[in-house]
Amino acid sequence: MPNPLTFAVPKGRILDEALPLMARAGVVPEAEFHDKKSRALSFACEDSDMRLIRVRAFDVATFVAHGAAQVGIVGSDVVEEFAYPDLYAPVDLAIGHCRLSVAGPAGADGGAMPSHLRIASKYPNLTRRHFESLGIQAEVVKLNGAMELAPSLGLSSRIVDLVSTGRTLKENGLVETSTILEISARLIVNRAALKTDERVGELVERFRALVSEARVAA
Ligand SMILES: Nc1ncnc2c1ncn2[C@@H]1O[C@H](COP(=O)(O)OP(=O)(O)OP(=O)(O)O)[C@@H](O)[C@H]1O
Ligand SMILES: O=P(O)(O)OC[C@H]1O[C@H](OP(=O)(O)OP(=O)(O)O)[C@H](O)[C@@H]1O
Repeated sequence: MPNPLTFAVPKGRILDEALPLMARAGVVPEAEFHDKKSRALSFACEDSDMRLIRVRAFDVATFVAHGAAQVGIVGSDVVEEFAYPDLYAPVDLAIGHCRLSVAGPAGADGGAMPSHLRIASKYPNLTRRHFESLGIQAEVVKLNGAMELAPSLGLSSRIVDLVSTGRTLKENGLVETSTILEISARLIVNRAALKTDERVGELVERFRALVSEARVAA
C-alpha cells in the first residue's frame, strides 16, 4: 500500500464551501476535523488512502509546490502571487469568489499620476506587477491583515486587498479604485505527483466532473 495522499486545505472561509464539494469527490475527513477544540493539524479520511492537513491559505500552495502535499484547495490569488513552477491548478472550483483590488481614501486618484507609490498589501508580487504595468514603481509594505488601517495611519497611500462585499473598505473610509484580479478557489496539484501517482490524476478528474455537472445544472 503506498503512502496516503496528502490533501491540504486552508483553515478559514473557503473551507465551508469546499467541504461539500470534497465530500462529493469522496474526500471526507474524520469527525475530529470538525471539533473546534482539537489542536490536530492532520486528519485521517474515510478513504484510508488519503489524509487531510489544515494549514494557512498561503501555506497550502507551499506544501503542494514542494510535494509535501500532493493536492490542495486554494484561492487563485495565492496561486498567482507565488507562481510556483511545480504547482499546477487544473480545476476552477467556482467557489470562494472575491477580487483583488486597489483602494485608497476618497479622491486619492485625482491629479497627475505619480511615478512612485507606497502600497500596503499581503500580495507584494501581484501588487508590484500591477503597478509596473502602469509605469508606477510600487514600494510594498507587507502586512498580513487589517490593511485597511494603513492609509489613515500614514503607512501607505493605497492598499491592495481582497474585496468581497466591499463592507470592510466602506467601514474604514476607503474607496475601491480598480480591480487587479477576479478570484475563485482552485484545485491545485504537485506537477511531479500528477505524473507519478495515478491517484492524483483520478482526483483531478473527479473534481473536474463535479464542477462541470454543477455548471450544467445551473
Ligand atoms: N472576503 C474575502 N476575504 C478574504 N478571502 C476571501 C474572501 N472571499 C474569498 N476569499 C478567498 O479565501 C482565501 C482565504 O482562505 P481562508 O480564509 O480559508 O484562509 P486562511 O487560512 O484562514 O487565511 P489566513 O492565512 O489569511 O488566515 C483567500 O485567499 C481568497 O481566495
Ligand atoms: O469586502 P468584504 O466582504 O468586507 O471582505 C474583505 C475583507 O475580508 C478579508 O479579511 P479577513 O476577514 O479574511 O481578515 P484579515 O484582515 O485577517 O485578512 C479581506 O482582507 C478584507 O479585509
